[in-house]
Amino acid sequence: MQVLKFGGSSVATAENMFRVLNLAEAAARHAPTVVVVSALGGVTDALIAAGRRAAAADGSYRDLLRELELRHLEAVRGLLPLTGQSAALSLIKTNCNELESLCDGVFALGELSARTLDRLVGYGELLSSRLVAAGLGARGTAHQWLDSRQLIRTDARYGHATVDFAATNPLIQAAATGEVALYVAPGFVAGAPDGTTTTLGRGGSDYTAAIFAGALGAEKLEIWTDVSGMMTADPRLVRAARPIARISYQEAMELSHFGAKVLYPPTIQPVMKSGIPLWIKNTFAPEDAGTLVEVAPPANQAFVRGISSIGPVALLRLEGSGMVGVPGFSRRLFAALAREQVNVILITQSSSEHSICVAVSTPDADRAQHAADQEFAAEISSGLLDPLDREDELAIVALVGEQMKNHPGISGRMFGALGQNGVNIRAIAQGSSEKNISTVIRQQDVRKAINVLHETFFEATTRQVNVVVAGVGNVGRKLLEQLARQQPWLREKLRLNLRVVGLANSRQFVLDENGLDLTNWEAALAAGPALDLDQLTTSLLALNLRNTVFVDVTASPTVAQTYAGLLARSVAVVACNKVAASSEYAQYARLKALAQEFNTQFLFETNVGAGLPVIGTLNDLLRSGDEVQRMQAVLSGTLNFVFNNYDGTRPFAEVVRQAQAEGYTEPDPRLDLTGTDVARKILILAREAGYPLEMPDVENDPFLPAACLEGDVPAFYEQLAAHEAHFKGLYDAAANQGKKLRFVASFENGQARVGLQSVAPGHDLYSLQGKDNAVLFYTNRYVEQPLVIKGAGAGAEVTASGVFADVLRAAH
Ligand SMILES: NC(=O)C1=CN([C@@H]2O[C@H](COP(=O)(O)OP(=O)(O)OC[C@H]3O[C@@H](n4cnc5c(N)ncnc54)[C@H](O)[C@@H]3O)[C@@H](O)[C@H]2O)C=CC1
Ligand SMILES: N[C@@H](CC=O)C(=O)O
Repeated sequence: MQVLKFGGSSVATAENMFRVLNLAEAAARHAPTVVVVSALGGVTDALIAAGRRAAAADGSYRDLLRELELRHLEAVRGLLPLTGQSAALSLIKTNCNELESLCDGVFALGELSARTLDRLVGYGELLSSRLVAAGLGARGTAHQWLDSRQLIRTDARYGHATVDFAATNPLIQAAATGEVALYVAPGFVAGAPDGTTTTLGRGGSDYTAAIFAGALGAEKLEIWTDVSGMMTADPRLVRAARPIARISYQEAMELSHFGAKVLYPPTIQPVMKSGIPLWIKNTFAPEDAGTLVEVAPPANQAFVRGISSIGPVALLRLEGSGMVGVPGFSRRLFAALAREQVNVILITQSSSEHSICVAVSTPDADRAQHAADQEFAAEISSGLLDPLDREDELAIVALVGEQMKNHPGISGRMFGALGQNGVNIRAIAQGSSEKNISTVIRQQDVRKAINVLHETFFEATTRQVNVVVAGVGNVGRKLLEQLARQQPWLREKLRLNLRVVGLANSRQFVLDENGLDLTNWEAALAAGPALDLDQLTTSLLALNLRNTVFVDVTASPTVAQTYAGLLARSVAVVACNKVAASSEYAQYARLKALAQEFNTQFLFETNVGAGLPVIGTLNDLLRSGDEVQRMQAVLSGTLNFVFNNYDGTRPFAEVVRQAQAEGYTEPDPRLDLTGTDVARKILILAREAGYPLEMPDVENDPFLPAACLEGDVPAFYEQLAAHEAHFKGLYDAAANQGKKLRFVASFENGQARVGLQSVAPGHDLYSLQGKDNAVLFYTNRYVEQPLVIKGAGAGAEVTASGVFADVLRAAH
């Protein structure tokens, strides 16, 4: 004997019902089979609505009933040949007339009792099972319709009746003897001792099937639905969710209790008792393997079998010094909640016994709060307890797996993954059976949390990183090129699915949570709305994507102002823009502190030396206990290029223009030529070395005539040309001594300086080529010979690669 149950979607239309008939007949060829059916998809809700409308004196219940009748009549016409329709059509008519009389009575009384509601909703399964039976009859398949109301005996708790197995099992055994190969029975409905219809709770058709399977000692129970098994996570939230091949009864029960709607939780009990294998199969893809629920499934490497979520829930906290060491508080709390029929989903109590926290589903929260406040009114008014604290819009996300038991580190990985993504955990519960680790988090974080956990436990293969790039000029454009080129390699070698989900320039922005096509980003950006940084960051945060990195490749102070808000939501910030790290010390320190507080990263390696590993090296020295005594550096690619290429044969202004054209200067080249950019860099290095300097503390000895700084950039170039003799003079003075001009930054004894120097051959800074930078670190360990970092210190390609490296650091 075997039992197959078909859900509402499987019998929703005549076309679907043909599949059910085929599957049922195929099963019956193998062994005698009981087929249990749900109501046609949506019918139970419509019946409840009709009853409620009637009770509320709303005559539109008749429209609903008419629609239901039409739907069933249509199913008959689709399912049965013309000649065989009349009996089924009149059966539907009769049932629908009964339904109408029932609702008319409710309308007249203005009252819908639980008992009447059960009778009303039971028609859904009665009709659908009659339809399936008629379909089998029309195909000449021998079968027998069983009335579950006569076989499943329950108490009179209408709406959620309790089964009397001692009475039920013999009745089922006597009815389904195996004399015919196929039995059809309505799910959900049962009978009270007085013969009235009861129901087994929403989703109760699964339970009906399990009751049949248990009573008959079936070789298997198959639950046929519209998904290919129990999934590792809710597929509506996690694209990478996949069916679980095999799972234990306990795990399936945990998962279905916590939101995996594919199985009604009580279903498992009757089959678990006798170890009957339970299959979850897809009516629309019967060839898919589905999920086998069994006693001892094989171990899996992740230790976690699935991730579930339920929400919205509310968290209620009872707290106060009066609770400590006083027995009976929890008993009173739970008794009060039970009196109000509030189902407690999760409980935590700190070992200090100072507070008890319970999660209840949001629709129960008002009753729960009221019940607890009343129960403890005296203690609250005398100050022994605080008034009950309530938090709404929360959800529970849980890891489920029997193998988690005795495997250390799983909760650590869970909390770490959530923390890194700014998901705050409001409460935690883990039973000592270690089958379930539950966290209470904000409802709005659920999608992100489940995806992060799914990646952590089921997709060891790939980690998704979501990047937004603000600034697509010189460096930003190169960065996008490099990202596009490297995406396949990152996926293959580092298991990183690095997607650009947003772009902005000074005019427009675009955000696409599915990731932008990097071969066509210009068109996407051009089609985006006008730039509104607030809207960009608000929309980005609203998307609440996991592992998000915001990359600033502008030179804009306004963009730099967005960092704090992003970091505070655990979005990593990679800044090529030097504005933030060289702003007031308090702001620089605040951003670093925010990154630490919210478990994310604020990285700005390219602020000094472009793609050279200057800040990273300095930090490595400091972390390993070294101390910086002195720094000496050439930190401007532009100025080094200019002084390496200027010898008076071409005008100074022309060489500066060339540096700008080659992408070495700041968007405003005056920042380079005034030494401001170098001052920013030595300031950042000093701060990283532990000195809280401000910009005015950096001594800047400018070499530009003051007139060059009056007016805009074109005027600046004109003034450079006008002061050609000044620049030639500087060059000649150095060259006549066999020296080279270098714009040098230094830091010693807490003092930072920048200025033009003539450097003699043999000096570490003499032989720098082109746009090179060099940084010399003199430390406790590098005393005589400095640690030297040298190489191209400007240019889009190298800078973009430095930004890229920061993005990868942030991603990890
Ligand atoms: N060029 C180089 O060698 C290096 C540059 N950097 C830094 O890289 C940054 C960018 O430099 P480039 O690419 O050369 O500049 P760029 O002028 O070529 O590009 C700047 C980009 O930022 C965009 N932008 C400006 N204001 C914006 C705003 N409010 N919102 C969104 N986008 C905005 C512009 O539309 C443009 O796409 C600068 O902060 C610079 O200091 C750092 C190290 C080396
Ligand atoms: N304009 C800068 C670019 C790197 O920071 C420079 O010339 O060094």
